[in-house]
Amino acid sequence: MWSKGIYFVAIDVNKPLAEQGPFDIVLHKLLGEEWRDVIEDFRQKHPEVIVLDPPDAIQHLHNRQSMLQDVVDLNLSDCNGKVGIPRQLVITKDKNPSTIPYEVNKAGLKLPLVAKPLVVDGSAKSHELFLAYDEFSLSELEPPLVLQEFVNHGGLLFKIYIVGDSIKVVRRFSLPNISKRELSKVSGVYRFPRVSCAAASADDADLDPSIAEHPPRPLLERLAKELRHRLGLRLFNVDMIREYGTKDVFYVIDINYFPGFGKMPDYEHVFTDFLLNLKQNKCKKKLTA
Ligand SMILES: O=P(O)(O)O[C@@H]1[C@@H](O)[C@H](OP(=O)(O)O)[C@@H](OP(=O)(O)O)[C@@H](O)[C@H]1OP(=O)(O)O
Ligand SMILES: Nc1ncnc2c1ncn2[C@@H]1O[C@H](COP(=O)(O)OP(=O)(O)O)[C@@H](O)[C@H]1O
Ligand SMILES: [Mg+2]
Ligand SMILES: [Mg+2]
Repeated sequence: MWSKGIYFVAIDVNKPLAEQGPFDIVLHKLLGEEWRDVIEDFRQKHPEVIVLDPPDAIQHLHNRQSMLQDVVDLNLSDCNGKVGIPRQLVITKDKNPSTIPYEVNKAGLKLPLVAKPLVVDGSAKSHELFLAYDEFSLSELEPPLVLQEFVNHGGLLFKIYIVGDSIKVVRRFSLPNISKRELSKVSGVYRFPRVSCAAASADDADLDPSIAEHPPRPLLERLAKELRHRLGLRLFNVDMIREYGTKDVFYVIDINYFPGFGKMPDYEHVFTDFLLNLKQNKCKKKLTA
């Protein structure tokens, strides 16, 4: 990066940000109110510095309900496919877990369900997910939760990495389909591991094309453009699944802020170009101002 004139300087969070630098860009992935105040105060005093990304926009992805809200309102029907989110129900912290079966029935959610912690804060706990085969055993879980209908997707997931205008798609192994027969024979809730982490790459696997074919490029372009705008973010990835048996019905199930881009193909060039473009666009704006 330095050969392109890009120098990374580690921020000392124990020192005032204004006494460090000067910076063209502040790139961060720290959480919490205190850090948020530091960054917001810095942005007010240094509007010339690009903050990647604004803390309020990042905060939006730290709740599994608000995270997907912007996808619900998307209308991509003229882009070679359909993108939605699975039907889901939020169980707030104040809810008594014994009421969950009633709430699930009232909402008409179809089993099996994926139970996810509502809050995503980078902790291992926020990645503790459960598969529920019957609603009664859901009362064993601890709110706040989001309960999402499990969508069969052939055991394959698409991770769509967004870095500014760049879009890179990788395939990851995921949870296998759950048949009606299995659903009728199994009951209970089962915690499952991080099945689609980096180690679960399926890019070189020999898979049924109807499952493994990448989503259409026009759909990805439009989805990325809409989400960049609605989320107000430039660095994120989207976990998307194709409904098993369909060609172009997709569901977004997770959006992650600034994930480990090291697992993204060609990330060095993508990231370098992204940072250089940011700087160049800033200079252009200054010239035309
Ligand atoms: O939530 P996922 O889909 O497993 O993606 C993770 C996630 O973004 C994770 O961030 P956090 O939720 O722990 O804050 C990333 O961890 P790092 O930022 O420490 O790398 C993982 O990299 C993401 O996995 P992936 O890059 O495969 O999407
Ligand atoms: N609604 C769903 N239908 C089918 N599989 C799902 C669903 N939600 C999650 N999964 C599976 O669980 C994995 C983790 O869920 P995700 O929402 O991405 O949580 P995390 O933030 O921990 O990655 C997904 O990568 C996918 O394999
Ligand atoms: Mg995920
Ligand atoms: Mg996630």
